[in-house]
Amino acid sequence: MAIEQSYYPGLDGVIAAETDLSFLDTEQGEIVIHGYDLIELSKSHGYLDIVHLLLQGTLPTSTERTDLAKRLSDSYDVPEVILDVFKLLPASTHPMDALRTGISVLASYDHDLLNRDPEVNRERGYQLLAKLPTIVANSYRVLEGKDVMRPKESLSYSANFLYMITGKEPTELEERVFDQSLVLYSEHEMPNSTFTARVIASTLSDMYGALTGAVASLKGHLHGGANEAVMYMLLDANTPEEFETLLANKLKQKEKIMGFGHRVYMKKMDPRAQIMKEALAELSVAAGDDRLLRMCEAGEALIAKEKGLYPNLDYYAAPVYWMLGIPIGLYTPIFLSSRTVGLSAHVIEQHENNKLFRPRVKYTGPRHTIK
Ligand SMILES: CC(=O)SCCNC(=O)CCNC(=O)[C@H](O)C(C)(C)COP(=O)(O)OP(=O)(O)OC[C@H]1O[C@@H](n2cnc3c(N)ncnc32)[C@H](O)[C@@H]1OP(=O)(O)O
Ligand SMILES: O=C([O-])CC(=O)C(=O)O
Repeated sequence: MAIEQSYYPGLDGVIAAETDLSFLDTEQGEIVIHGYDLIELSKSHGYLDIVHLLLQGTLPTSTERTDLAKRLSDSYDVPEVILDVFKLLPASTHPMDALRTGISVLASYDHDLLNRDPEVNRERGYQLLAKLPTIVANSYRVLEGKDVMRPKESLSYSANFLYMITGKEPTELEERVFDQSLVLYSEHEMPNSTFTARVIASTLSDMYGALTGAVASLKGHLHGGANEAVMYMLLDANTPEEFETLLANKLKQKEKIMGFGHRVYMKKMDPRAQIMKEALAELSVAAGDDRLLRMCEAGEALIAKEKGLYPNLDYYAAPVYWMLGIPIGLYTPIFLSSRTVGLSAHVIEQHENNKLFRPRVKYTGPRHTIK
């Protein structure tokens, strides 16, 4: 086939890899995660179950779940040097950049860095999952000049993550909603960040390199960075009416509205967004304050009417994180932290059945003859 004929801008619709990890089945309306629908999983299983599913291939038994929780909590602590590096960074550093730096530092502490064996890679995945909450929470704390927060091993994985961020133990509702957000963010087939990680891994580079690349990819506003952008947009208005006016003005100026649209679900609501919308409603009832929910609903209706576009996960995850008391700068690092399970599983899969990614171009430059 001629190269021009097989050019799809943005690789739209192109199959880039074979995987048994996940698949967006748009015909059946399912986000398939190693055989199970993510939406169903998010209603019945916690984040650690998804970790087991993606790294071991099965949902855990209750003993396996307990063992996994212990395996992770035993490794929550991070090399002190990571916290020292954060102290050296300018306070204006975005936590996503601090996270990228933290993952790079972790690579220096892996004494088997050249080993690509699946079991060794899997252990790296577990180590990253254990340590990223400590890194994410403390990147923000240190940059803000606050004390380092040590993990509390008596809490569940998600409760401890939230505790280290906010400094207080979450309620049962807060813990459940946060855990559910981690489930929803855990894996999503072949987004830009996962593709980035697989491209890097395909040179036989290591998992840390693949993950730092994924952090850079996820930070962008067209991808994971949208959750922070959504929250800043919501804070620019006070009422549903003001939010509608703000969005209408953005549309007039041909601006993209953060939290809307998706490469795969462009003309439908991202099913994960509906789950976070329901979580926002629950948090609103508990707080006796539904202002953010009403603003989001007004925005959703306006963008559907004006553009025929629907919310993606970031649109409703942002106000949920706000109501959980999470600083905005940590929204995308939390997304990355949750996605670490999916990214690790993709790197393992890439290393197990590798083919170097090296596409071609449609050349549009000149051709000259040297006289
Ligand atoms: C969890 C996640 O990472 S989900 C993604 C989070 N990102 C965002 O929320 C950012 C806002 N959304 C977007 O920019 C896009 O919808 C993307 C990047 C997610 C998908 O983009 P693509 O598949 O490349 O589609 P593209 O950007 O070309 O959009 C197609 C059309 O819809 C319009 N469109 C898509 N999303 C939006 C939006 N959020 N606001 C306004 N218009 C939009 C585009 O302007 C374009 O219109 P045109 O054909 O008239 O030029
Ligand atoms: O699938 C995508 O392109 C982006 C996304 O929703 C995700 O990474 O969760």
